[in-house]
Amino acid sequence: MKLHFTKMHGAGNDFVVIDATRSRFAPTPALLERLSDRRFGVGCDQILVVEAPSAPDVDFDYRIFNADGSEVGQCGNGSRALARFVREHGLSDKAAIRVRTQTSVLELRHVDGNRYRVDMGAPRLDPADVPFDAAARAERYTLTLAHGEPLEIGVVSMGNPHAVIVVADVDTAPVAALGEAVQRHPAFAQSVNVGFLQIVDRTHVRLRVYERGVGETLACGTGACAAVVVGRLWGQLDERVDVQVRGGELTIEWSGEGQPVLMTGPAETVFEGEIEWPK
Ligand SMILES: N[C@H](CCC[C@H](N)C(=O)O)C(=O)O
Repeated sequence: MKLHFTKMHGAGNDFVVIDATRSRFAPTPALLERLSDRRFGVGCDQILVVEAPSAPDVDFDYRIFNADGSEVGQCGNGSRALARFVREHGLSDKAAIRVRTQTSVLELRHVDGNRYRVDMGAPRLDPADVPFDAAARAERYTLTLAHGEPLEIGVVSMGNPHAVIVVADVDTAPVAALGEAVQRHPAFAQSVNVGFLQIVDRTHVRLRVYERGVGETLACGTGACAAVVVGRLWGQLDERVDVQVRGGELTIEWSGEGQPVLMTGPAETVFEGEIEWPK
């Protein structure tokens, strides 16, 4: 059987997108591996599966699988790619579409050119919602790593778990080593995406993210949202922040607790393709 897919990216965070709006698509672990593997398959950070809505309050459902095959509840850059995919494939002519993931309902809209805006919903700050093992909610937590060294972090859920570490310079931050150490910490029962945030000034930051289920990506949309939320909770950022990531730039707006986080950024289609499956 030939499986058709669309290769896309949002600021370098790349995706294989499958249109399952007309027929059910339940990928096996072997197929997810073939789609994500950059040498033996197509290659991507996440696989996005677009489905017909399961309830009338949204236009589409959408499933998200990390490169390691784990299914997750949120993907910021993927949501922008989904908005572009729906437009380009004539699946909706609405100016704004609503989509449901495992954990969230989002509103996506085209801004101009290749830019799309997503209402990511309000951040979830209660540790139990992340999940993160903490006695009580705090703006700052101190994590004790394997060799006893303390690490100050912010913890936020955007519908997926994020730990944010403020660093002096993202270029020299130990992203892989520290990212893996935090992901392995028992306080994060479902692991975590680990953001390394460099605050340039109150409206500009630089960010690198070591993603759960992938490793470091060139951009992480929910990571950018989580980083700005933490930066604002720590009193160091204004309501609208430009976030420079390795693959481009995202703009994040958050007016404060209980309010939605708005993310604006690029989405690109790279090519259409198909693979034989089962091989
Ligand atoms: N790795 C994430 C999912 C993808 C998030 C990222 N690609 C984004 O743009 O938000 C997780 O396991 O929660």
